Amino acid sequence: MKFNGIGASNGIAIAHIYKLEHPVLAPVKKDITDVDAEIARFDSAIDKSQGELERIRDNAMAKMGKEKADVFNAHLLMLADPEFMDAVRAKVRNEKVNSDFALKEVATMFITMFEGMDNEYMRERAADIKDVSSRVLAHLLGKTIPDLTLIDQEVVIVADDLTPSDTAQLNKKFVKGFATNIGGRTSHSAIMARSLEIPATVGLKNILESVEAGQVVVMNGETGEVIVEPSDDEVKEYQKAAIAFNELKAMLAKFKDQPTVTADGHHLELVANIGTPNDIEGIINNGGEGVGLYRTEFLYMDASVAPSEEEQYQAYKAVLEGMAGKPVVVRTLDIGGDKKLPYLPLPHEENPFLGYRALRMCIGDFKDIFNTQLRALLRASVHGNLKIMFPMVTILPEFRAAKEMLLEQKAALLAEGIAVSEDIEVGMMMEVPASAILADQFAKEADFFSIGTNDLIGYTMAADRMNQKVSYLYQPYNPSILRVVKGIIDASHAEGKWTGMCGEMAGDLTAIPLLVGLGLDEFSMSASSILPARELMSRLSKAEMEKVAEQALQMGTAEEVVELVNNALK
Ligand SMILES: C=C(OP(=O)(O)O)C(=O)O
Ligand SMILES: [Mg+2]
Repeated sequence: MKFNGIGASNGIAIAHIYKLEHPVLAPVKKDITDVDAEIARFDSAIDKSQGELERIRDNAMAKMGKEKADVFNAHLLMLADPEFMDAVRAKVRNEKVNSDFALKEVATMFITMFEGMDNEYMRERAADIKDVSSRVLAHLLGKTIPDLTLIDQEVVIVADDLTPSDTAQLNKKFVKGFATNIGGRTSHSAIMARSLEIPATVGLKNILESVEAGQVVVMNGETGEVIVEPSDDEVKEYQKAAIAFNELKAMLAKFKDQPTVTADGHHLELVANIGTPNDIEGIINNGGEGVGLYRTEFLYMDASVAPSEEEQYQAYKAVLEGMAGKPVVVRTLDIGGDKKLPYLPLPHEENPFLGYRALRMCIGDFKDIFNTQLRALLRASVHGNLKIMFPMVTILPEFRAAKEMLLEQKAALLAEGIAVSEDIEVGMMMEVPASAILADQFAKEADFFSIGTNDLIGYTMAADRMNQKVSYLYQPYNPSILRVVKGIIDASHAEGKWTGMCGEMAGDLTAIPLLVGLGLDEFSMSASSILPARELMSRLSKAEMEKVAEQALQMGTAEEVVELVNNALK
C-alpha cells in the first residue's frame, strides 16, 4: 500500500507502525446543581494538566532546547489565561452546565476564530488551543492521553496529526519517523521533527484509517512517499537510501566550519532567514555566516498589542549579539497581504497583495509604529553588524521617505545622547517588478538589494503564490525571472553595491548554479538548507556557471532551463 504526502523532515525510516489514536473526547451536556463543586473539578483538571505540561516542557528543554520548550510555556500560559478559562467557569456558573461541555464549547469558539484567520501563523495557534483543551478534557472525562515516552522499540508513528506535546515526548532512539494524515511543512510538528532530525511525512490524508499497528512501513521524509507492507525489493531499496542519506549527512557536516567557496575560488555569502531570536541556534549549528532576512513581523504577530520599543530593542540586540559581529539584515515590518495584525484593523481589500501593505503603511498611516521600530533598531545597532532593509519598495520616493524617517530617528537619538552605529547599511527588498526594472536608479541610493523571489515571481508571473490553480505559472526557473534577477544584480554591481536573495529560490539546489552564474553575492535561506547549498557551491565553477546562466537567459521555457542545469551538474 503506497501513500504520497508532503516530505516534512528529511531522512529514511524503516520500522513497525505504532498507531497513535487519541481518545474520543466528546462531552455530553449535563445539568449541574452544585456549581462550586463543578468548578473545583475543572480547576483540579487544570492543575493535573499543568503538572503534565511542566514535565513535557522539561523533557522538551532537555532534548530540543529552549525554543521548543517555549511551545509548552505558551501552553502553560494558555492554561492560566483568564480570557479562556474564566469563559469556561462563567459558562458553568451562568448556564449550570458541566465543565467538560463548557470547555469544549469555549475551545471550539476560539479554535474556529483562529482557524478562520487569513494567516497561517494564527491558524497554527488553533492547533495549540486544541492540544491544551484536549489535555484538560481528558482529565475531566477520566480518559488517558497516550504516553509516547513509554515506547521502547523501533517504530514509525502513524497518526491523524501530532500535537506539539506528542512531538516533544518522542524518543529519537525508538521513534524512527512519523507519518500523519494532516499538516504542512510549516506546522509545529513538522518544524519540531526537523529540529529533532526525525524523518516525517505529513498530509497523507487517510493513512491512519488504512493501516494496522505492527505492520512494517518504510518512508522517505524528503519525497513524502510511504509504503506499508513493502516488498523485499522495496525494503532493500529503502535500506540503500538510508545508508546514502546517512553518508550524505556525515559528508555535509564537514562543511559546517568551512568558508563558502566555489571550485574556482570565488567566495559567496551563505546566510539564514529567521523569524525570532530563537532561530540563531539553528544558524550556528548549520554554519551560517549571518542573517540575510530577519522577518520582524513575527514579533508583532506574536503579541496582542504592538511590541514596545524596549521589547523590540531586546529582540534585535539578542540577534545581533547572537551573531557576534556577523552581518544581520533586519527587515522592517512587512505586514499586509497574508500577514495581518489583530490590533491593526484595516478595511477589507479585494486584492490584499496589491494593497495597502508593508512600507506603504509604515510611511503612510502607521508612522508611529514605524518610528518605534526604527528607534529600537538604531539603539540595537551598537551591538553588532546591523543592516536595515525596507520591504515592498515600489517607487524611489518611498525608499527616500523611509530613509529620511530613519535619519530623523537617528538624529533624535543622538540628540538624546544615545549611541547609534555609524556603519549601518540601508537597503531594500527587490520584490516588485517596477523597482526591479528600475534597479539602476535604486542602486544609486540603496546600499544593497535583497531579492524577494517569493513575491517577485508572483508579481512577475501574475500568479498568486498561494493559489494552487495557478501554481504551474509560479516558475522560479522561467527565463523571464532569470532576466529580472540578472538586471537587479548587474545594476547593483555597476554602482559598487551588492545583491542578496532571501526568497525560497536562494536555497533551491536547481536555482543555485544559475544564481552563482548570474553573480548573486549573498544567499539567504532556512538554516537547514545551508550545508547542502555550501556543498553544492564547492563543486561549481563560477566561470562555467556564468556560461550556463548566459544560455539560460536565451531560452524560452522553464523546462529547458531545468534540463540545462541538470546536464551541467552531471
Ligand atoms: C522573502 C520574501 O518575503 P516574504 O516571503 O516574507 O514575503 C519574498 O517575498 O521573497
Ligand atoms: Mg515578500
